[in-house]
Amino acid sequence: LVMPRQPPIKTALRAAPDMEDLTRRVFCSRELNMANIEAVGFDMDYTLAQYNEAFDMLAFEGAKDKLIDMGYPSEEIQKFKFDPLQHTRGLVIDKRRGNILKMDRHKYVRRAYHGTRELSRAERKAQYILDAGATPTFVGNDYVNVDSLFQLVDASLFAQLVDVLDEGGPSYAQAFRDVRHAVDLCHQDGVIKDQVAIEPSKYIIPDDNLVPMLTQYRLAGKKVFLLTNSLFDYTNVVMNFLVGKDVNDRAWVDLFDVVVVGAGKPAFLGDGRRDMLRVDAGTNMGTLHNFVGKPVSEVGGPAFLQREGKIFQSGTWKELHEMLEVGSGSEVLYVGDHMYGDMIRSKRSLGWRTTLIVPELEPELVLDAQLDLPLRHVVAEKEKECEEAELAVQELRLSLLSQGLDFLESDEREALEKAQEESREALKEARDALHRAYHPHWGPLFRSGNQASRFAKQVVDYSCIYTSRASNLLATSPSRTFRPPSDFMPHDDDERPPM
Ligand SMILES: Nc1nc2c(ncn2[C@@H]2O[C@H](COP(=O)(O)O)[C@@H](O)[C@H]2O)c(=O)[nH]1
Ligand SMILES: [Mg+2]
Repeated sequence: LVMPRQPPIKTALRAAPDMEDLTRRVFCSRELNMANIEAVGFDMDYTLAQYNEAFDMLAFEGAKDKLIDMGYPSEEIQKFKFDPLQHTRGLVIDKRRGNILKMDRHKYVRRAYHGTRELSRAERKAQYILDAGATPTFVGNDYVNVDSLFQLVDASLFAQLVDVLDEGGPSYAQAFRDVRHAVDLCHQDGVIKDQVAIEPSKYIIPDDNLVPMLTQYRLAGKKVFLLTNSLFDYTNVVMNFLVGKDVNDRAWVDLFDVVVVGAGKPAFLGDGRRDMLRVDAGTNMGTLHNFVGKPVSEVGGPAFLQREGKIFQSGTWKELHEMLEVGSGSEVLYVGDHMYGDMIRSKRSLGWRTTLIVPELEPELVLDAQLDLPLRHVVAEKEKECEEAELAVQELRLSLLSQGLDFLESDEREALEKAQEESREALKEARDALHRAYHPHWGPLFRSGNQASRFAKQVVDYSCIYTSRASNLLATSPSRTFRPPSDFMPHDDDERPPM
């Protein structure tokens, strides 16, 4: 058996074109009857629009310049490199300690890095097992969840900056604030968006199935809306590129019944007062017209849209529900990528049905399939050997007990315990090899050892269905019922037929 030294993540898909059917599947974690859905909404960035590494580099390099302007040492910062494989979604940044963590679904820290150095098991335990043996809750100001692919840039800059600050400088928490500020500015001052506007094809991955996918919902009688935090000018650039039209065309607007740009999620999904503005798309920049004082309900949903146009900025879900004429959140299906801003808030506050877009699923599913035979079977074999070694020790203990003899005095004990220790070590090595085959630092996105990862738990808890690309929905009927596999308990028998 040859253990892969480098994870085949990037090449996995190219090497396995026959896996396309597998990687484009839509998975269900909560039953969803599409017949009950009146309106289907889409987030734009990292949902309809997938970006490549060149896009991340705009934010990364732009933020490096800003950190140098803030006074961080130029010589060190210039050396920072962006490696898209260095971090993954679902990790948690511990700002105070300068660490990045991967947890299982019980919030037990399974892997941790201080900056770019992996912490040993002992270091991890010293920092993340409290005196009474409990684990911290990981809520509060010290922690940041990597909930979107945009944040991989923050994680990478922070990790490399922590290495520099270990030699002295401001606190890790201050460094995180500065990284956040630098990246935040890049999203606002044109460092990223001006470049995308000049040459969208350099940064956005085209997808021919998007337009038919959006159209099928309209044809099935559902309202379709776009709800994005991007402002109109940038939305216009990205959407025109995705529908294959010139930037002045705006044919993309016809794909939607309502468009909300600059939505300001998650606040849009809350109950605070936020005025909604109508956007006049007559200009590329989208001139804003205030329609405060003219509630949609008073002027009559769809009639209002016809008369006033259908592109809006800001506001809240209340105006959106009225324009879409939906009676309850359960009639809305929202497709997004941000774990908190798109999934958790919309489900918790409004009861929206949700679809999470997880591009990372594609390489992960290929690896699941490719690694199925060799590495996973080695792990299963080592688990069995470990169990047998433990059983042998226990049998000796019970046998001596029944004879009234002392286990600790027994000659056989040492040999059996040595075998037990060796089998545990072999199992650990096999599990580590499987882990590294998925990702050199963090292992599989959806698993942490034998447990579901914290990310996997969030996927199951907050997304009704999930898939690698929004356009995969084209292959599913707009009236189908998605049904999850049956839940099982550890005591359920694998062989038992479903009830
Ligand atoms: N001001 C900031 N904007 C950010 C940051 N990270 C991402 N973004 C922008 O948000 C929208 C995402 O839109 P959506 O379609 O996913 O709702 C996009 O315009 C990003 O540029 C940030 O750190 N600061
Ligand atoms: Mg998004």
